[in-house]
Amino acid sequence: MLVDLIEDDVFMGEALTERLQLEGMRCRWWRGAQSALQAAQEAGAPDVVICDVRLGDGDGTELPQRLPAGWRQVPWIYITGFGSHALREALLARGALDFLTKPLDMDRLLRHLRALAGQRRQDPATLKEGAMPGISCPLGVSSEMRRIHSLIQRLGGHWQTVLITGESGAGKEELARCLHRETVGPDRPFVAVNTASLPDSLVEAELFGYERGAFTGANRTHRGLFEQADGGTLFLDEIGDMPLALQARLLRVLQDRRIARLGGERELQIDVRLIFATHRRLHEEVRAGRFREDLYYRINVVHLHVPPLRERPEDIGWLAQRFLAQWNQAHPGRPRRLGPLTEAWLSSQRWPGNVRELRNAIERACLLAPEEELVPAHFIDAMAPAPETPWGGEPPQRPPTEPPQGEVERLEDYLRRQERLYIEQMLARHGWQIGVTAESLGISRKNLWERMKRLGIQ
Ligand SMILES: Nc1ncnc2c1ncn2[C@@H]1O[C@H](COP(=O)(O)OP(=O)(O)OP(=O)(O)O)[C@@H](O)[C@H]1O
Repeated sequence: MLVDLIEDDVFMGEALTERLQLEGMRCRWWRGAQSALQAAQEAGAPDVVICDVRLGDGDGTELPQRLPAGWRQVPWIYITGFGSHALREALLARGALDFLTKPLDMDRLLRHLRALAGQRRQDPATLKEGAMPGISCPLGVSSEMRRIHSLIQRLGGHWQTVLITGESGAGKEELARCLHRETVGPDRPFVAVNTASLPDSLVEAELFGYERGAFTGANRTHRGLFEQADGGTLFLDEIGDMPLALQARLLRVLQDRRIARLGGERELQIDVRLIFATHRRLHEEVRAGRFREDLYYRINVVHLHVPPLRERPEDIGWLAQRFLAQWNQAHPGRPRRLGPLTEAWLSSQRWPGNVRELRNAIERACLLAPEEELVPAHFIDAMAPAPETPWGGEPPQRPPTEPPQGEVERLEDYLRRQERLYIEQMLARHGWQIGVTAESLGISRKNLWERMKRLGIQ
């Protein structure tokens, strides 16, 4: 991966070059606009350019138009100490991959670079079909998803119970369907139920079924979900939220593989594979007394964890192209395209709502974009704030409620820290939309921008 850095600040240039080299990238550092232009005439194009906006001898935003044709497809990331919202929007609309203000968010920059590096390693033809050469994985192209898929293949038909964990929207049900399809068979029943979405009074009747007259309103015999899944798979979602009484009943089913309908005397033998899913950390639920320990051990025989999307950025472009292809198929008159720059930009985002959020964002962008080509600007307004997550995401920080112990902070520093924290929380709550956030804080947009700049909020 070859990175060209155009930066006139010596400290920044040295630090960035060193860091990128430590990350295993090759870095050419041009110290101004003129030297970059001259080098471009002589040297080949890099894989990505990182460019300061204000250079001592020129305007970084004008450089892309002045470079040779071979450089036109190169992704361009701007960094600046003097960012304005309008400039950011203008550069993104012109196709820049990102616009980062100093002090630099190194993680974000590296996420872009890694996503680009990952993209270079992928074969674009196979990427569109959703598979790597020789490794057909319907779940993604990342090593994590391929590892999970190869585990499924090793399980074959020899499993009875599987536990799938992962953040909401990460693809637990998608994985369950794949497991069923590939090991039980696509022609066998797959029945999915979200136990948390059913009222407590109904959940047993839905799962186990009931005989006519079992309770008021039971006018006919009803086959429950266990029976409907007989010969196939029952997917029980949100198992961590299941009432304790139902957990006890489930444990008995797991042991005996028999069920009885409510109001029924006969026990029915069932042949059902069970997949349990939860976004909670079940061992913590056990510790808190909300989940039965015996059931936990019983269902935790094979455990598959779906990592959040931000931990497998290679999948983002692949999934995005997949959703786009589905959209184009459903709307033949309005084809949409996703260029490599936008794909790389999507790959650098955190996607707190995971694959579900990505899918919604693609569909929304397809609907709203006036042009064929989707660009980052079509996605920005729809990005959701990060939710609290038990899987090591980034829960919003809360202001401390205890008086500080030990060293005492200067009041000015404390207030600055709290102000920053509060503004960040409000920005996150409103999806980083400046206008709405400013209104909710009772200040003008300009005032909010000034505060964000002063506090170093990007
Ligand atoms: N590997 C994938 N390929 C294609 N689509 C996917 C993939 N993973 C997830 N999706 C899509 O993303 C959306 C969310 O996935 P899914 O319902 O499987 O997530 P989940 O983890 O079960 O979410 P929840 O915990 O909220 O029920 C669905 O529309 C699903 O089809």
